Amino acid sequence: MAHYEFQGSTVPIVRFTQIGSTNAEGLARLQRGETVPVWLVADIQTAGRGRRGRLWTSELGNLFATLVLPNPGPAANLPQLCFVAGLALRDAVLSAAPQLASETLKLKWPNDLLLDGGKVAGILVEGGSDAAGKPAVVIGFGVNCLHHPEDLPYKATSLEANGAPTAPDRLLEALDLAMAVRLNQWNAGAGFQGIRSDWMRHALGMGDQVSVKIGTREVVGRFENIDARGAMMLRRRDGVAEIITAGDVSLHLPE
Ligand SMILES: O=C(O)CCCC[C@@H]1SC[C@@H]2NC(=O)N[C@@H]21
Repeated sequence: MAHYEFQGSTVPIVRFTQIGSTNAEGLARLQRGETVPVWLVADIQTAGRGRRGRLWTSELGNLFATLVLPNPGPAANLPQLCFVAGLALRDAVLSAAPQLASETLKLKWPNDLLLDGGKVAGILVEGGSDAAGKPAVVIGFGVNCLHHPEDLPYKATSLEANGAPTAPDRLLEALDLAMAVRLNQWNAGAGFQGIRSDWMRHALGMGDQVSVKIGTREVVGRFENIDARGAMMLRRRDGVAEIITAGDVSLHLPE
């Protein structure tokens, strides 16, 4: 059951006590003709979606929020929104939990937020189209405020576990403001250079030798850059540049 409310920002918030997935709901709303941005926020998701078709465990106490953007900008620039969202989420966590040291919060390509080396939040940007067939996106944020899964192949953590207990609503308020600021900076792609350099300043492994697993293949090289489409540029030891656009990438930094 949803109800509407406005919280000072121009973007309305639609709240659900329980829903399958706020991203799926956002894509459905776009198809039904949503024409203005809206936040969809749930206390619990029963079918929370992670990247690459994975389930995102969604228990009460964490933040599950999707920003629906009906007309975000030219289709070619939309992959850049991963970086806009990552930076905004990092800004928002620091604003809502100011006791955290800035350098402990890192962005991991393409769009995880790590806190002291553990994944504290994930972002899922999904492209869709509006009722007229124009490109649109939903940007889903899952933030481990209170809980984090223990049974993952990588380290996960929560704000609570790092001495920064934060209510999901407080974080949403900060995220709403931070997204507005970063979307303005991005300016439908015209401001991507600034977004890219801000993102790289906080990225894990930037300029370092990393090894990246893509399925069964492993590429080792220096993490040099991200390009305008958001691809990762690795310089292999033999001098060849590898452009990594997708896949199940996990970064391994030297110990
Ligand atoms: O795999 C990841 O790292 C991305 C996780 C994204 C989860 C969020 S929770 C809110 C929104 N609704 C979903 O179904 N998924 C995203």
